[in-house]
Amino acid sequence: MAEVMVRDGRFSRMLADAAIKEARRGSSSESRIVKPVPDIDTSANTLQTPDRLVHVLTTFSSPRIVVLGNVLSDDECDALCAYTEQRLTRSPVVGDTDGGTQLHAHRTSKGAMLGRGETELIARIDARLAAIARWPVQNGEGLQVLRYEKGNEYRAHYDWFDPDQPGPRKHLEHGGQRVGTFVLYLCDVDEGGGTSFPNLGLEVQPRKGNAVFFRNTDDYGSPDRQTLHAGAPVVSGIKFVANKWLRERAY
Ligand SMILES: O=C(O)CCC(=O)C(=O)O
Ligand SMILES: [Fe+2]
Repeated sequence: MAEVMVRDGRFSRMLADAAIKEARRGSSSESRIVKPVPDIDTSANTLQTPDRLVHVLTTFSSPRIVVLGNVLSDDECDALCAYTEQRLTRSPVVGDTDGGTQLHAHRTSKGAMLGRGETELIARIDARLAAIARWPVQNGEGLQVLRYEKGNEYRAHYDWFDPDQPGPRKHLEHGGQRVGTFVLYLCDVDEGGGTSFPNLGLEVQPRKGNAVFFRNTDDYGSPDRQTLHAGAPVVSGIKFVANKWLRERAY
């Protein structure tokens, strides 16, 4: 339909896509319903999880972003890095057409996907993050550990799957949208390597044991374009992070 609108000459491509999206949303009463979302209680400057007192450092309202301290102990960070070090391979991205993964110059880190609850340590971290975001463990993907060396980066991207692209759409079939993201910092970085949000003028500096959480969708469960973010190039040192993506449904 967008093709016809554009060919017709009356609509730009962007306008045609936006009009179709709006019409789809309007025609389905379900998409108008405010959906439950992962969220963090930031009413105080600390947050008690079953096994650890986490610090609430900074909050941002729209999109919802929370910077947390003391999420992991130094020992937990070191153990997670050591556990994954041998399994790291070049990190892929999801292709737009077939949903398969491919290597891309925009993502130069190495990484490894861990199974949910794969070890006692990982199960403990999975449970802690679920408690922080008040979102079921079953809705979380396994942790993804990434290692960036000098010059490595992940250029601006979204974590949500684009429902309008055939490849990413396939990933929605199992577990639904990625409604939330945690980036856990597993080490300090000498210079560079921040997680930046270019549309917001915001950058979170990596600090061992800290984390940034953000919601990827709006109140209706639609992808939020303001969540554009990047792993800035590491200038010196090594950067280790673990991602935890929270899905809409059990995954
Ligand atoms: O490395 C970072 O700071 C962010 C990583 C990220 O956004 C991702 O892997 O999706
Ligand atoms: Fe990301």
